[in-house]
Amino acid sequence: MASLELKSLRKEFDGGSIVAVDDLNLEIEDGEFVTVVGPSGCGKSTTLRMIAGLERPTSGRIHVGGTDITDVHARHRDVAMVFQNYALYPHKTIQQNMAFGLRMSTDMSAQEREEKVYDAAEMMGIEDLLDDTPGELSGGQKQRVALGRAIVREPDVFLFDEPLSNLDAKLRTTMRTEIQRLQEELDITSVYVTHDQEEAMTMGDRIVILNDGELQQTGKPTDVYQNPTNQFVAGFVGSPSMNFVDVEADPFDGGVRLKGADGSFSYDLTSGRASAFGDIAGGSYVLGIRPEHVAVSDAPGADTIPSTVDVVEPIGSDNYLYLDLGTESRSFDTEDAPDFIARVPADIEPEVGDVIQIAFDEDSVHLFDVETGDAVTAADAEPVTPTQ
Ligand SMILES: Nc1ncnc2c1ncn2[C@@H]1O[C@H](COP(=O)(O)OP(=O)(O)OP(=O)(O)O)[C@@H](O)[C@H]1O
Repeated sequence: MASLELKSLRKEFDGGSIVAVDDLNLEIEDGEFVTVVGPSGCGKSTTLRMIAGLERPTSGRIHVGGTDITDVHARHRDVAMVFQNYALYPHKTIQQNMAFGLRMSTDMSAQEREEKVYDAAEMMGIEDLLDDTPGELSGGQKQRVALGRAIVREPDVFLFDEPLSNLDAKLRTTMRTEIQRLQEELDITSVYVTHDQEEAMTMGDRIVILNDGELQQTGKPTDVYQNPTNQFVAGFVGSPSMNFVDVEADPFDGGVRLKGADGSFSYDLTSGRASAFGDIAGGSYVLGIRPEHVAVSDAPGADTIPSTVDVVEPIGSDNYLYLDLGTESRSFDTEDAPDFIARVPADIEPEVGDVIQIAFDEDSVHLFDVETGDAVTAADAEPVTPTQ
């Protein structure tokens, strides 16, 4: 077990024309389970491959347990990686596949190896499959073997590269729990890469969000969800996505008036985050509000927005209302009309075309800088910087 530290890690390809990872700084504590998430091409796999020693950083250093391992060959790193495609040897038995990671330990007797493999197989519930070959196994079983092989090595660090992507939804959920259980039991520092934000949010002690090779934010899943550092993170984390609306902000004593940039509404924010936004310069911003922080209100007022119902989508306990802010439905005659989604209790069932009043949970309203996308969080409107 050991901590893992990435110091100003950078990886260029094609002579510098592609910057896959850009000045990445990250400290992962001993025993911590960190999920790394971001859209395709954001540098997740390259980061993992550098930690494993499969890719050489262009610059920057990697420390495990305080020791600089940047120049250590992959074979000599105490790091075990689990891949999406299992990477098992098809002609070797499961026993041989799992023992493969131990081949470097020359001081281990054959019996010791066998015992270690059996223990790991038992932990993964695959002890009855040890004489089979990978071709005889299901996808889920193969991934268990891949996990077992990683465990056998007793590594300092576990690396997971989208290990569940090839499994069906039900099995994915089971395996998520399984991996979490394993990690808790073994207490091994783990970095888990996925493009699935839900997987990242549910599995990680901490989540790391990358975009274009750059760290956007890292923190506890709930903190990142509640306090996204910028519009990218706000939009990436959570499903359905946070609603974004272009507004003109006009601060007044005790609050801020937010007017739809298209003139469709005016909303006075006077509580909750209003105090944080009280001193912002008037002008253009992007308003952000999550679907579950929008409520349907009875009476029109300065703190409600008339909205036209386009679609009512039941999801069981709740309904999603797809709305156009303002009294006109624009979804059907304007190609780029943004969907605004409210998540409301199932007993709120307006008709399509109805004009309803909505209000915001004012503790959960976000404003973003239109130029930089940075969240406005403080009274002085200083953009926040990514947190460690
Ligand atoms: N060997 C390589 N040669 C050239 N470019 C590469 C190489 N490996 C990765 N890249 C590029 O580096 C960037 C980051 O790739 P990477 O595979 O790390 O992203 P990712 O976040 O893991 O994406 P995905 O989720 O699609 O796997 C991409 O633009 C990719 O095309």
